[in-house]
Amino acid sequence: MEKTNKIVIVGAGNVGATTAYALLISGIASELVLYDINRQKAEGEIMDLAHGASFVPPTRLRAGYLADCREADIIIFTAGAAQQPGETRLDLVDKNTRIVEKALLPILEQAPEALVLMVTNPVDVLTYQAWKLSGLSPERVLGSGTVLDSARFRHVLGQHCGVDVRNVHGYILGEHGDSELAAWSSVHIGGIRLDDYCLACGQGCGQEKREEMFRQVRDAAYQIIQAKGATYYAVGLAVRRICEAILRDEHSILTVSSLMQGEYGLRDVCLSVPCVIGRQGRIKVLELNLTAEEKEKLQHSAAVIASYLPATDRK
Ligand SMILES: NC(=O)C1=CN([C@@H]2O[C@H](COP(=O)(O)OP(=O)(O)OC[C@H]3O[C@@H](n4cnc5c(N)ncnc54)[C@H](O)[C@@H]3O)[C@@H](O)[C@H]2O)C=CC1
Ligand SMILES: CC(=O)C(=O)O
Repeated sequence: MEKTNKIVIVGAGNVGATTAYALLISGIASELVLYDINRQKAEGEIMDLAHGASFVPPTRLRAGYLADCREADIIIFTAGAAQQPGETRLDLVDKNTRIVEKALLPILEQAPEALVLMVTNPVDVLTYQAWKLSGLSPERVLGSGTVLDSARFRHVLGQHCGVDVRNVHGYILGEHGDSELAAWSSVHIGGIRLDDYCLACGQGCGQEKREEMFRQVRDAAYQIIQAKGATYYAVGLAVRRICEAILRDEHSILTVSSLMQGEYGLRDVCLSVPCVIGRQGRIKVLELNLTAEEKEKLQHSAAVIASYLPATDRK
């Protein structure tokens, strides 16, 4: 039988619908199911998407009941409350934990072979909860993590340096949230280490400029939510990128959130570090050669996330 690429998106809100749109344009999915407790919303989104069918590669689209999630390859979880202006992602933990507890297992029962990709915030805490609840191996439960933040970082650096974002390589690590950190020591532009690139460039930007750019990245969601109520385009593209890496077995390096099992000296917490991603999910965790200060910040970020896990799970 021909291999299908079936994706179920749980939650047809801003993020779920935009992710569906990005996936539809990419043509990576042979079947796309939108599942939402607000069935009318899911049906409306599917109708709207389906009317674009003549402009994109063929994808079977449907607003799903539970049974329609059967044999999904990827379950993307976007259901839940979003931040209001002034709220942090971690402020959503109680509400969204309850939604994950209620909604994830019935869908997984329909698709026990699926990979789970969490997007709902706080994404690192909920990736951990999803892993615990599901009983799946850690390789198969991922969070979108700092794939979005790393993209924002590359954008900000590319703009500042006047270089195509695709030639800027750098990672945001740790929490997808306020305690995240920039791995400045591993940033490269066109294969040149950032410190060497700066010496040759001669703009003379110091530490202060770097801190300003990092704040821009870390606080981007607050700024967008203040301006237009929610973020969804870039995250939709980030999720599409992760799905492509999985379904095409690309072995791409992406800063997804996943369970640490001793890497970077961390255990029993989900957070983002560069991982090799392919059809089986997380294939490998890469250990960057971080500076002492970066290591300390990563430890701090892990401690912040761990403090939001249920007490029985804390080490
Ligand atoms: N990880 C990331 O990079 C990002 C994460 N987010 C997060 O994604 C989540 C969703 O955000 P939006 O789409 O803007 O919110 P939204 O309010 O537009 O949509 C949420 C949807 O979830 C549905 N829902 C609620 N409970 C459900 C259940 N039990 N089963 C199925 N559907 C259910 C609602 O009916 C609604 O349609 C939020 O937690 C937000 O913080 C948003 C942007 C980026
Ligand atoms: C809302 C959110 O998590 C983001 O845009 O980064």
